[in-house]
Order: sequence, then structure tokens, then C-alpha cells
Amino acid sequence: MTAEAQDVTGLLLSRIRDVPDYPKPGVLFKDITPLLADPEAFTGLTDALAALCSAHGATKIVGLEARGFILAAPVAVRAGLGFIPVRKAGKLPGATLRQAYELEYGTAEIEVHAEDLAAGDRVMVIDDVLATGGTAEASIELIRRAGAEVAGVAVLMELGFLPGRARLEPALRGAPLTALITV
Ligand SMILES: O=P(O)(O)OC[C@H]1O[C@H](OP(=O)(O)OP(=O)(O)O)[C@H](O)[C@@H]1O
Ligand SMILES: Nc1ncnc2[nH]cnc12
Repeated sequence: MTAEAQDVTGLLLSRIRDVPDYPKPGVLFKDITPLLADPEAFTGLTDALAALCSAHGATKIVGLEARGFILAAPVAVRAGLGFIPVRKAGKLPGATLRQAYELEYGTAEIEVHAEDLAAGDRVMVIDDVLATGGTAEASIELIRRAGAEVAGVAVLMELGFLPGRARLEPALRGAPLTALITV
């Protein structure tokens, strides 16, 4: 890791707040709002994720609702790529593909507009947190079902005390999973 990358990593880490027992007892919630409020940290994060998208040859960016949108949209602009929203079920007006998944603290379904992804697209998935890996795994399923290729998954932080990486490994089929920090 370069000294510059190490600086950004330290800055990012210092701007994440731990909230115990939120939203349920036993969950250590990693709050990114202090990072978003710090322009130097948010810019450093955006630049680092955009560089990864270019390095992996992505042609489209998928952001995962809702916190993933906040990160992925500026990354798409910085990388000069289109932004595709993967939303919680029932929010997209057009014809969608839908996928169910399990969260650390519940279950959910996500959707993407079927027309937004197609064969030939190389898609980078961007999110804030990799916890159990359920959301990222479901998004990979959606991308493949749409006929597109997964260029990689990039998250701000991986929760190292949960088995998200191991769960995601088979679904990735060799595509890179990058976490800027592991907590
Ligand atoms: O690896 P996993 O166990 O799937 O968890 C990670 C996901 O959980 C959070 O989203 P959440 O669904 O809580 O929604 P939000 O972004 O709307 O707050 C987070 O932003 C990730 O998308
Ligand atoms: N512990 C956690 N903190 C923040 N976001 C999360 N998403 C899933 N688990 C989380």
C-alpha cells in the first residue's frame, strides 16, 4: 500500500462511528455519516473507489440502496460511467428483476430495472458495508440474470467479525472483492 493510500485509509477509519445495539440489541452499527460530512474523507473515498472501477475495467456502476447510493453516485460521475440503482423491492417503476436475501438484522428483496443491464456490460458493485454478504450476493445474482458480467465488488468497509467474504466467494467466480478497510 502506498503512503497516500494509507493516509486515506486512516482518515476513513477515523470518520466511522460505532453505535452499539443499533438497530437491534447485539448489532454493532458502523455509522458513516461523520465520513460523509467530511469533504476530505468523502473525496478520498470517492477517488479510491473510482480508481478501482477503472482498474477493473468496469463499464457501469451499480449502487445498492440506500447508503450504497450515496457512495456509488459520485464514484460513477468521477469514473465517467453510468449509475444503475439496485433498489429495495417496489420502488422502481419499470420492468424489474427481483432477488430475495437475508440481512444481519432481517430479510429483504432488491430489484433492478431489467433494461439497465445487458450482455457486454462489466458491472462494478459499490456499497458502504459488507456484513453477512447477503446484499452483495443478491446484487451479483441480479447482474448475472440480466446477462451482464460482474467486474468486481467494492465496499468502504468489511465487517471482519462476520463471514461475508467467505459467503460471497463462490458467487464472485473470481471477480475481485475489495474492502478499503476491514473493521
Ligand atoms: O452484507 P449484508 O449483511 O447484506 O449487509 C450490508 C448491507 O446492509 C446495509 O444496508 P441496509 O439494508 O441496512 O439498508 P440502508 O442502506 O438502506 O441503510 C448496508 O448498507 C449494506 O447494503
Ligand atoms: N453492523 C452494521 N453496521 C452498518 N451497516 C450494516 N449493514 C449490515 N450490518 C451493518
